[in-house]
Amino acid sequence: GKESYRALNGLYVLHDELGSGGFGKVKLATHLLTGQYVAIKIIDKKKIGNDLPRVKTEMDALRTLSHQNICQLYQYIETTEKFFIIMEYCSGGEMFDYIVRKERLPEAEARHFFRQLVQAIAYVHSLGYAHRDLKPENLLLTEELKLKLIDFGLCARPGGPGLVNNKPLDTCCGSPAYAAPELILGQQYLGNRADVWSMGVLLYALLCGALPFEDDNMQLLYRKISNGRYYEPDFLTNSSKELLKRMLQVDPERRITVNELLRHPWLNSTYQAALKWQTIYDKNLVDEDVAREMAYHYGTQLGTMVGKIKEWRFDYLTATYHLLLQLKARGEKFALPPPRLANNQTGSNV
Ligand SMILES: Cn1cc(Br)cc1C(=O)Nc1[nH]nc2c1CN(C(=O)N[C@H](CN1CCCC1)c1ccccc1)C21CC1
Repeated sequence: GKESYRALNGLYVLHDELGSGGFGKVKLATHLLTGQYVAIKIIDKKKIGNDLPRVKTEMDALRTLSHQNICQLYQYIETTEKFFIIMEYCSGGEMFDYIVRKERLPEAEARHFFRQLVQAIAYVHSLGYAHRDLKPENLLLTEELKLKLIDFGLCARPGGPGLVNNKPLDTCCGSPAYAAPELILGQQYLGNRADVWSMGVLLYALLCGALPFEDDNMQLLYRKISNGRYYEPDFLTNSSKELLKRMLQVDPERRITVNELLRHPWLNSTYQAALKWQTIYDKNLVDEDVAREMAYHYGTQLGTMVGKIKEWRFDYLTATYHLLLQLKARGEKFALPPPRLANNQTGSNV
């Protein structure tokens, strides 16, 4: 009910629902201080019950991960009944819907998106994480058709059990159609290599508009995945076929690694720039124009504001910083209202 959104009062105004998943919903909202759209994931604690660790897993990952191809966490509010996870709004919707609408993508367009996915995953793996639930529904698009990775609820933490894991599929990982053979067989597996298999399934979906392994019967689906044989449509180029073959290798030892992917000719043909997989954001570097505008609004010294921003507390201040930075990156001017008058001063607008 509305009353339990009290935690957002004065900070955000909620609009329509963007999606609802197993344990929560996402609503479009406006960040009042900047007037910018955000997406708020609202999770009801009662409804998720013993899935609570997944929320914590996602929050730990999102606090650490900051990358141009990962949907940015802005703020995190926990109340007795709910979690409010305030994140970057991607107005291009899900990659899943984009592929369905276009049926399948020409090789050049598939490459445009796949490069960004490889950049995101190379960055995630470089920090010791594995996503483990890669599928088109977890890839969002921005207005400018940039790709943003979401849903780290199943990711494996650095050094945690997740990196080498032998929990059977249903308990730990998402959609079977994208799951690597070693994962569905409940064998020991490396999260990184399982992610590469899922990316292969995704690349096939981008290029062919269908799934390489599909069956309504779960047992038959598992058999198809562990056999690793799939149909190669004629319209696939030889280089696409070769790359898919390297990614959809049943034996994880023979499967291409992310580092080899970064250098693979299919990804680099027709592009001058090599893949920039490192993050463009530096947590120790605060944008001075943004910090100055915030210092003005909050009535603090610039240095004090820079220090506050660097705490990265994922509070309203962190959200304001990211949203102003986004406005600046889009070349739009940004200004915050002047400081609020202290209540002992008179003024026309109080
Ligand atoms: C669908 N859509 C259409 C337009 Br236009 C924008 C969107 C949209 O969802 N944009 C968007 N921006 N930022 C986000 C979203 C969706 N979104 C999401 O986190 N969406 C996921 C979608 N998952 C894919 C598989 C299961 C659920 C979600 C997770 C839990 C509950 C509901 C939705 C975030 C917050 C990160």
